[in-house]
Amino acid sequence: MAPHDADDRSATDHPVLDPVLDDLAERLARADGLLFLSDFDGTLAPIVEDPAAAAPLDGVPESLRELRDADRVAVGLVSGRALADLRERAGVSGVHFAGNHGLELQEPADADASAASGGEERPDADVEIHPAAESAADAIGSVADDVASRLDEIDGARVEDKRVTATVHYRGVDDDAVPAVERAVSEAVDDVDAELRITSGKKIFEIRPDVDWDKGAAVEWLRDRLVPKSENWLAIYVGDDVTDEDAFRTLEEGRGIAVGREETEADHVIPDPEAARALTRWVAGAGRRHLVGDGGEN
Ligand SMILES: O=P(O)(O)OC[C@H]1O[C@H](O[C@H]2O[C@H](CO)[C@@H](O)[C@H](O)[C@H]2O)[C@H](O)[C@@H](O)[C@@H]1O
Repeated sequence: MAPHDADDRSATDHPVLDPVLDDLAERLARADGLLFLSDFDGTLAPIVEDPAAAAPLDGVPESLRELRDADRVAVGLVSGRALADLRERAGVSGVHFAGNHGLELQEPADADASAASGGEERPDADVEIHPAAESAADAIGSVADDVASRLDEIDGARVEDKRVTATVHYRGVDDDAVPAVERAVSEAVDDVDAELRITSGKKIFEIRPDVDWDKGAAVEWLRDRLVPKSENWLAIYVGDDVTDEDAFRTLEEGRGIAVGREETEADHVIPDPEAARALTRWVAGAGRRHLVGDGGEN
């Protein structure tokens, strides 16, 4: 018999996921708990032209809430977006958030604070900001303004100022103008007296403080806080972009699931955000019931 029964598959309606679900079911059956981590854009939310229009696919917030409310399950969202933006868009509160590639981190409020609010709304704790990122915020702001003015004449370019990082979008720019965008970013960074670095992603250049901190470090931070030391929890991380590779590399015994990536260090590749939604739905339902001692399958 397959490690999970036929009903599990009907929850996904995505045969391409079958080998992934078999693997996860087998590992969940050996785990004391589940740490479910996911990227946002390109994973839970399809890529769109206007970054301000990105939204999770229907059903995703519900699955994340189901996971959040389950025993021995912890949930974290890890994104390049500013934390406040991510939190607003995600459609779920009371989970851990890592924004700006982990330079901003936020734990959910503790159970007492949640109970004090009647359990309806879950207020969140203060945002922790990497000290080097805090120090670089003014420089990032000046570079973002400088790049925006340098790109004034380039149709379709946008600058997203995320305070401790900035993203320069060229999805709407003609191919032959992209080198000019890259040059503008590089010159603006060179002109400022601060240690910054330029990274890339899907049709974006990002300006970040030059610190050794990325989504991989954020995953370690989350694992340290969320996984009880004496227990064996399965960490699952789902992500679509080059920045998610840092997270895949830190997973050790966990499972990395890449969305639509050709070259990846993840353990599995699934085609698109619709498949990520189906996977999340399965994990929130039949999947987590494979956990040791859940009283479901074990
Ligand atoms: O780590 P993520 O959650 O994947 O965030 C990475 C960047 O996502 C956003 O940009 C991407 O999505 C946009 C909307 O679909 C798209 O237009 C853009 O081309 C993508 O790169 C976001 O705007 C950035 O701030 C994030 O760093």
